[in-house]
Amino acid sequence: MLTVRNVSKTYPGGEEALKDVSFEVSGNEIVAIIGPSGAGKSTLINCVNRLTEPTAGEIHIDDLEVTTLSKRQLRRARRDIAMIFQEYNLVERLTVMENVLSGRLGYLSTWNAFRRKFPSEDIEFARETLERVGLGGHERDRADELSGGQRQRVGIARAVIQRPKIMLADEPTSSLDPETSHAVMELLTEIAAEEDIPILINIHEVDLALEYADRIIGLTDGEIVFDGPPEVLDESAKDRIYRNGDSRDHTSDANQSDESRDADEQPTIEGQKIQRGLE
Ligand SMILES: Nc1ncnc2c1ncn2[C@@H]1O[C@H](COP(=O)(O)OP(=O)(O)OP(=O)(O)O)[C@@H](O)[C@H]1O
Repeated sequence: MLTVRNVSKTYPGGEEALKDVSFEVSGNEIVAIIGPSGAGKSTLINCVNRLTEPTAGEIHIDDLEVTTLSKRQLRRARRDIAMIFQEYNLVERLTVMENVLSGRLGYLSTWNAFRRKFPSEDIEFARETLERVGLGGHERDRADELSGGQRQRVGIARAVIQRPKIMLADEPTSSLDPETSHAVMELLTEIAAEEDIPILINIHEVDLALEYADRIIGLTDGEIVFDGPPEVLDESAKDRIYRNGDSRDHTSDANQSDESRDADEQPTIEGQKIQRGLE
C-alpha cells in the first residue's frame, strides 16, 4: 500500500508545486492523476520514489517510510517502485531483452550488475514477460528499431520484471497515437490485475482516465480538489480541477508537447539511471 501523508514540495525558485497532499493507494487500483499543466502531477509521481525530494510530509510503501531513507536504503526500496516513462527511457542501442533485464539490475550484486550477468530465471522471466506484453520474438531487436507503442511495451515489461509493490507511470501515453494509447492503457489495467499491484498514472487525457481508471485524483495548483471514482467526475468537478485550466488537458491529443522548464532536478535522467541500476 502507498500512503502519501501531508506532502508538500516547494522548488528552490519558490514554486509551491504540492501543498499538503494526502491519499492512499492499495490493492490493484488504477489511480489516474489528472489536472491542468503545472498542477503538480509529475512532481507528485516523482516524490513517491524520491526522484524529487518532498519538502514536507511522509510517503510510505507498506510499512517502510520512503521519505527518511538514506541513499543506500533508497536504492533497495526502489526495487519495489517501478516507473514507466513518457519517453520510455530505453537504452536505444541495447536489445529489447537487455532493456527488459535492466529491471532486475537492482537485484544483482554490484559485480554482476557491472557485467550484466543475470541468473537464468531472470532471463526466463523476461522472455515470458515479453511474450505477455505482445513482444515475443522481438528479444534481439534493438530498441531503436521499435515503434513508440512497442517501446512502451518494453518499458512496461521492464517494470513488471522488477516485481514491484507499486508501479508509477508518468504520462505513459502522451507520446503515442490514440489507438496505441488505448492498447497501452488496456495492458496496464491487465498487468495491475495479474500482478495484483496498484498503478498510479499521471495522465493528461481525461477520456483515457475515465475509461481505464478505478479512481481519479484531480490536482490543481498543487492541491487535491477531487478524489473519487470516474462516475463521480461530473462537469462541476472538472471545472474545479481545470479552473485555471488549459483546454488541451481535457482530451487525448497525441501531439501534445511538454513544457520545458528550468530544472533544478532532472527526473528523467535520474529515472534512466535508476532503470539502469546506476543510482
Ligand atoms: N525542477 C523544477 N524546478 C522548478 N520548478 C519546477 C520544477 N519542476 C516543476 N516545477 C514547477 O512546479 C509546478 C508543477 O510542475 P509539474 O511538472 O509537477 O506539473 P504537471 O502537472 O506535471 O505539469 P504538466 O502536465 O505540464 O507536465 C509548475 O509550476 C512547474 O513549473
